Amino acid sequence: MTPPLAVDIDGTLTDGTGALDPRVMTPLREWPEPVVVATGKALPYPVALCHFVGIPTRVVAENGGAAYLEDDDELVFVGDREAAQRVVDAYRERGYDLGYGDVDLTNRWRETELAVSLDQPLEPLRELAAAEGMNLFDTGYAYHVTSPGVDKGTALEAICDRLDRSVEEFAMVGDSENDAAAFERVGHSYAVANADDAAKATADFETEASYADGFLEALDAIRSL
Ligand SMILES: O=C(O)COP(=O)(O)O
Ligand SMILES: [Mg+2]
Repeated sequence: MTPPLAVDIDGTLTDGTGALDPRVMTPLREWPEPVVVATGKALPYPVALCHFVGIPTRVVAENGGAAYLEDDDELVFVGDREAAQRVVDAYRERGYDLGYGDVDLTNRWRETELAVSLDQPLEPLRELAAAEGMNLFDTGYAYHVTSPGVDKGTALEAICDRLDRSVEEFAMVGDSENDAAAFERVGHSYAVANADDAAKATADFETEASYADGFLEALDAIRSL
């Protein structure tokens, strides 16, 4: 039987430039079981993706900090945004910047964590996050200052309770260390070939193809589970 599906966005539904690969739209729309889009991006991104793909809004955003299910119309936030803010303030005091300009659409709708651009120095951010007791994810797309215990795995498990499904039923496809905690919980986890070491180490399977080609390859494998 086809399992419910959890899917990451960046590096998994995209091509190497970060653009959504249009070939992912139809299989997502036609997936016969619930699809949960689980991302490090802020909430509007996966909500818009579900909207434009034409599937029910079932999303985990901010690396697990925010979760919304259309089924029960409940929006759940977890994480210490103020602690993330303190880390970022201290980073700025040292003369660094988040790297997203004045308007900063990357963080504008972020409510539980903060992201810093990859072109900014990592080590001082890592040091300041540790001093504040916060975690740091390097997704390959951004650095995220997140709260301990908040991750896609914990959020997916909470969503499963609300969907009346078990997390072990799910298959998940992803590409980076922010997917690892969910990979450990789901029954069938797939790292695309471009995935980082943490994702590959926790995934049950690795696809031969990269990016969206890897996602499509994983879907073929998942359909025949
Ligand atoms: O926002 C990021 O850094 C990565 O996003 P993703 O979890 O969809 O890959
Ligand atoms: Mg990703």
